[in-house]
Amino acid sequence: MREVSPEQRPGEPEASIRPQSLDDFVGQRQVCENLKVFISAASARGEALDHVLFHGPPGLGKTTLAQIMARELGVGFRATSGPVIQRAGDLAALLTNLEPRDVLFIDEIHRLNPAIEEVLYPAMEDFQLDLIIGEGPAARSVRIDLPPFTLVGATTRSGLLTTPLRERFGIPCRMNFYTPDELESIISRAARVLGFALTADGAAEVARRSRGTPRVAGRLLRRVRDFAAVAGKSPVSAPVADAALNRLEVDQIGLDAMDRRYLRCIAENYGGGPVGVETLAAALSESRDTLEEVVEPYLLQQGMIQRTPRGRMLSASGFKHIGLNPPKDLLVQLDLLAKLPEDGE
Ligand SMILES: Nc1ncnc2c1ncn2[C@@H]1O[C@H](COP(=O)(O)OP(=O)(O)OP(=O)(O)O)[C@@H](O)[C@H]1O
Ligand SMILES: [Mg+2]
Repeated sequence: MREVSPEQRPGEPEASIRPQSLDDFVGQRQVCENLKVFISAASARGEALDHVLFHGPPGLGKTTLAQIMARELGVGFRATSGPVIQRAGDLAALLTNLEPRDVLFIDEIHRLNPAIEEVLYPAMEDFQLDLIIGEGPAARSVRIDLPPFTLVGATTRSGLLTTPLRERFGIPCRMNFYTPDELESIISRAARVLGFALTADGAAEVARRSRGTPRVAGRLLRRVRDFAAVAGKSPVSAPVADAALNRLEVDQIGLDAMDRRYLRCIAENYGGGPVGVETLAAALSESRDTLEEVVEPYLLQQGMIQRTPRGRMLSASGFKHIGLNPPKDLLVQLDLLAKLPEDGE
């Protein structure tokens, strides 16, 4: 399985290639430009920034941007994640320990327990916490005032957020896949930080094959460096990078073994689809979440697959990519299905 979630701890080399300011942060232009405005306006007023929600596929820089925001606001940063907060008391402890204007980052916010979410609503809206103390007849409700703070939520699945929670974020930000040019500059900078020689065409080669994702770019860059070091090749040029990436089974457009297995499964087992995601997950022995959060977004963006009301379908370019000819009636079917409203999600 592809590494999806491991967050980098400080001290790991990963930390050093993380951009530290909005100006260092390459890509997500619109999100960054808007944040700059909101951050300077909030700072000028001396107020906490409105709550921010980052959503988009894994590894696009949600956590990184949250840290940068706290730094640009000049406030403290506390991080936690949805599934970690088990009891209302855990959340209360976090919130009451914040300094005014601090950033509280909740990763995987779609996995917050619904009872905790209820506690979060008044905290977000009025900076107040309503807690029940004690049990049975002795139970009483107390209201605690909180310092004004900024909640930054991150999720790979904004569709799973409840509407009341989603609506309490004043600044929703959608993260998009990076362009090859953006990834190339991220990769060149990372190579400089890691202290090894990478030519411009070497960086472009890694960029083109990084699935539009900085985290993938960082991981591939390290492996390319390993192959090059063992082979005694420096600087790392496009042919050197190409050889290493082929060894890693990353193909010309950046799809990996898992992606190709997914495409082949739809083509060979289900005649190109439509096939439901649960069925695919079972056939591939992967979790549905991994398919929906990690595998499919990039394949959709590349036009390799389509989501239709009756399930996933391989497109003509999906068939071509795995060296098969699309069935004759495929285009007609895709066209018809695309006209129906999508269900599910
Ligand atoms: N714009 C960028 N420029 C340079 N490096 C970046 C950028 N965005 C992300 N990265 C790097 O990519 C890696 C993943 O970023 P990050 O952890 O912020 O992603 P994420 O969106 O929070 O992922 P997840 O959804 O899995 O939590 C980090 O190592 C970070 O340094
Ligand atoms: Mg993250």
